[in-house]
Parts: sequence; C-alpha cells; structure tokens
Amino acid sequence: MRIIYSYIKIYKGSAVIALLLMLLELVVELLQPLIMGIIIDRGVLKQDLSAVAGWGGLLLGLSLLAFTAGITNSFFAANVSQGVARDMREAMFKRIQYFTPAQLQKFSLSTLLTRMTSDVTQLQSLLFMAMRIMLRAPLFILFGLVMAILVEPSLATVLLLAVPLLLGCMVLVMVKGVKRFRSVQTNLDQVNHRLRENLFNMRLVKAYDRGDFEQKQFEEANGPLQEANTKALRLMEVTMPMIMFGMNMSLIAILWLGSYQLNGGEAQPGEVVSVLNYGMRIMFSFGVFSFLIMLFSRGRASISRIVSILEEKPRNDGHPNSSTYQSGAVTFDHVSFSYPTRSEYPALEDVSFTVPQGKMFGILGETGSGKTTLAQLIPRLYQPQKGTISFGGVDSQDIRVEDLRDKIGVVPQEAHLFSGTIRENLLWGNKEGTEEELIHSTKDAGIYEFIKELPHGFETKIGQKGVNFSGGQKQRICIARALMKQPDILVLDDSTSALDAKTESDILNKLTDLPYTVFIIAQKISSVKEADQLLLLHEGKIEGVGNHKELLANNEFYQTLYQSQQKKGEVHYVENS
Ligand SMILES: Nc1ncnc2c1ncn2[C@@H]1O[C@H](COP(=O)(O)OP(=O)(O)OP(=O)(O)O)[C@@H](O)[C@H]1O
Repeated sequence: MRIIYSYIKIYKGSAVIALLLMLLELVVELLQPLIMGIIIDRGVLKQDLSAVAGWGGLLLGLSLLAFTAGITNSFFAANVSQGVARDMREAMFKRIQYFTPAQLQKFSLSTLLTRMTSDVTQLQSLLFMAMRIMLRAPLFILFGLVMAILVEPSLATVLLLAVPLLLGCMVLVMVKGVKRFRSVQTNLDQVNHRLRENLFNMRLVKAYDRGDFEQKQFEEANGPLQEANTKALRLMEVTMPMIMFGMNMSLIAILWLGSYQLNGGEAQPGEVVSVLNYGMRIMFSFGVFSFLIMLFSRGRASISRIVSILEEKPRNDGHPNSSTYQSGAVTFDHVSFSYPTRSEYPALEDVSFTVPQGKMFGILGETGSGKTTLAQLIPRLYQPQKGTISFGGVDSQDIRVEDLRDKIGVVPQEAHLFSGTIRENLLWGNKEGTEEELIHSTKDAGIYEFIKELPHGFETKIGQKGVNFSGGQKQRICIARALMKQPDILVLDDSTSALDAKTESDILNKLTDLPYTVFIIAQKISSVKEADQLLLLHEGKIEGVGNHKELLANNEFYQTLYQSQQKKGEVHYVENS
C-alpha cells in the first residue's frame, strides 16, 4: 500500500481538494433530514409560512452548494485517479524493461498484460470512487447515526442496533470478496494467454486447420472466467437484498415506535420524519457501500498484483565500483549454470574457454546441449551460479550492464522484427546510424540488393512480426540490425538457419573480415567450419575445443557428427566451395 500512496502523493493537492469537497457534500447531506424535520415542526404544523420559506430557502441553497461541490469533486477525483493510473502504467513498463529473463519467466506475458491494463483500470476506478463516494458512504452511516441520536435518541436505538449488525455482514462479504475477485483476475490472465497465443500463431492454426481445437481451448479458459465472475458477483447479489431487508425492517420499526411516541406526545412529527429520513439515507449508503466493497475487493486484488511487479528488484547492475568495459576478448572460467525453474539440472557445467578479440568462435552441439544458454550468459541475461565470465580480463560482474550490452550485438534464434519500416528496424540497433552505415550493414548481411529492389526500399513497411518477409529475409534484416550497432562482440544464435548454403557462406565470409569477436551458434558443421575455434557442447559439458582440422583429426565426437552430416549432405557445399 505504501507504494500506491507514493504515487497518490504526487497529486496530493487535487486529492485534498477532492476530499474536502466530498466532506462538504457529506455535511449538507447530514443537515438535510434535520432541516426537513424543522420545516415540518416549525413551519408546516404551526402554519408558519415564513419559517417554511426561510428553512426551505436554506435547504435549497445547501443543495445547490452540494451540487456544485459534487461536480468539482468529480473533476479533481478524475485528475488524481487518471494521473496515478498513467504513472503506474509507465512505472510498470519501465520496471519490466529491466526484468531479467528469470523475472520474465516468473510473470507470464499474459499476466503482465492483464496487470498493466485491467488491473490498473480497476485501481483507477477504485481511486476515483474513493474520492467521490467511498468515504462518504461509511461516514454517512456513522454520522447519520449520530445525527439521528441527537434528534430523537429512543427512535434512533433501532438504527443503533441494526447498523453494527449489518456492518459486520459487510466486512465478512469484503473478506470473501477479495479472494473471489483475485480469482477473477487470475482467470482473466488465462483468457488473455489463450487469446494472445492464438492471435500470434494464427497462420499456424490455419495451416493445421486447428480452429475448432483452438476454439475449445479458448472456451476452456473463458468458462472458468465466467464462473469466477458469477461467483464473485453472486456474493453481492445475495448481500444487497439481505441488507435492504434488514434496513427496511428497521424503518418499519421506527415507524411503529414513532407512531407510539407521537400518540404519547413524546416526539414531534418532524423528529420522526427526520429519524426516518436518516434511516432511509443510511439504507441508501449501505447500497452504495456494498457496491464499493465489490470495487474495493476487486481493487485490492489488483493492487497486490500491481505491487508485486513494482516490488521486483531491478537487475544487478554490477558492483558500485564498476570497472569500465575493456575489449571483446571473452573468457568463460569454469562456468556452471542452471535455470531458476530447473535448478537441479545444469544447463551448462564447468565450461571454460577464451576467445581473443576479433576472432570467430563457433559453438556446435545437438539440440538442448546448452548453446543458447551460453549465448544468453554473454550479455548477462542470466548470471552463472559458478565460475566467472570476463571481458578483456575484467569480470563481467564489475562492468555496468549498460556498458556491456552496448558493446554486444545479438541476433536471437527467432528472427523478430517490429512493426514499422525496414529503416526503423535497422536503426533500432543504432538510432544515430547514417545512410552509409545502413547500406554497409545491409550489404554485409546480404540483404541490400533485396531491399533496393523493393518499391519503397528502406521505407518498406514491415507487417506485424514481419509477416510480409520470408524467414531468411527476416534473419538477414536482424543480422543487419545487429551490425548497425557496430558491436565489439556479435552473437549469432542459429541466425543463418533459414539461409541457403551460398548466402550463408557469403555472410560468414564478410563477418570474418570485420573486427568483431563473433560467436556463431549452429547445428550444421558447414555453418561454423571456418571459425577460428570451435566449441563442442554435449548435455551442457564441453566435448572438445579446437579448429575444424584439429577436431576432425583428434575428436571422436566431432568425427561422428561430421560423418553423419556428410551423409545428409549438410557439409558438402562448403567442402566443395
Ligand atoms: N528458460 C528455461 N528454463 C528452464 N530450462 C531451460 C530454459 N531454456 C532452456 N532450458 C533447458 O536448458 C537446456 C539447454 O537449452 P538450450 O536452449 O541452451 O539448448 P540449445 O543447445 O540452444 O538447443 P537448440 O539447438 O534446440 O536451440 C535444455 O535442456 C533446455 O530444456
């Protein structure tokens, strides 16, 4: 809650004005039944028209004041609630940008989306209502009771008995409500998850004609959401009539008791009307209160989901006495790593090697052998549990993560392009990049000729997820994007897999001429054969290090791999070229 308060504090001025205006409305509301009683006793019953006009005028004036206060209160309440919601979305977005992959794995993408949209909207409504009516309803119940006691204590006893009983019921409802509304939001996560996955993979769904299956999956997520919603709202549906019944009974009791007192001359008609009026308004406040409890229960569930994102600790940016990054010479020294979700299984075990600045380092291994894991440790997306990774002799832990990543260009396994133009995508790697650099990078990535032939060249629009380009074209644009950064270290994670052998070999030849340290991960020997050094990985452990010739002569693992790939023809092109 303290975090939420720190966001509200920014709008302290508006929030205080809104609350003061709300209190003004409350005071007027509390005075209205009293004045009505006075009009009846002093004006109507005594047939004193001037008293009716005087007190009636006061009532009208106060109503106008409350009306103006209400409108102004809405304005300030909206200012605070919308401002806080905007700031919170921004803060969450910022925090997510600095999430480590482990933190991203902890919160699924769908839950992040729900939290940043639906949960923040819930909080926004809660804040608005808090400043508009949330405090007014309970305060009216409390002070309405006090006023009723002041007007006619014996009649007010009925309310004094009924109100605490009904309040107790409401608190119980609130406790249950928080749990049920939390379940609504969790189910909403599931619906968003299914929706997102389906929309992102629509082409695959169509190709496999799995529309019906997907529909079923969606219904399986949508059904529980409806059930959770119904369950949460049922609580309100049952509570409201119960409260209304309790309050109506109290009003009947007041009327009954009032008629006795009137007959006995112990109370004035105006006093009975006043207490009855307070009772009716308290009943109305209970109605508002139960709606607010629903909002509050839902809002509380949302707040805890928002806060858990904001409370995630930012990544470790290295030690305070950070050394500066020196060079692209990379050393892994007895590195072992397990993913947080599979801590018992080492994805990498005791991996040691050194790559001098400007050399090409190939990483080979069967699927699941730890190649991508190794690549992710280089820009410090994960931290190894054992061993050290150093750059130019400086421990990566001592280098500020921004400095480190600034020097590393990564082309991930999945070629992802953002919607926008080709130019925008390339400049994403280096927003200050010149036209010359764009041409250079795209030429090195073997995609310049293709872009030049497009009717709009670099200004060609890329559809969502790059739908209007082939897999190989996307891979080459992604390589060019990394080259635009002019990094010291380039990490290509199986990024040439969709290219034909000739294009692949042309690009790799270009890369050898560049002064970068290149890590190239591949499944095929042909993709990495020209590398200065090759690292063979098997189940997270090193099976050998050396160049192609050395490994072919001395390493049994490599020989077997080579022979099996030769049979499939996967190394032929480069062998013969
Ligand atoms: N985020 C993750 N959480 C838990 N385990 C993971 C995660 N990513 C990978 N692994 C596991 O770590 C091991 C190494 O995976 P990695 O992705 O590094 O293999 P790879 O050699 O790159 O495989 P491929 O060639 O198929 O991409 C595998 O057993 C994999 O199941």
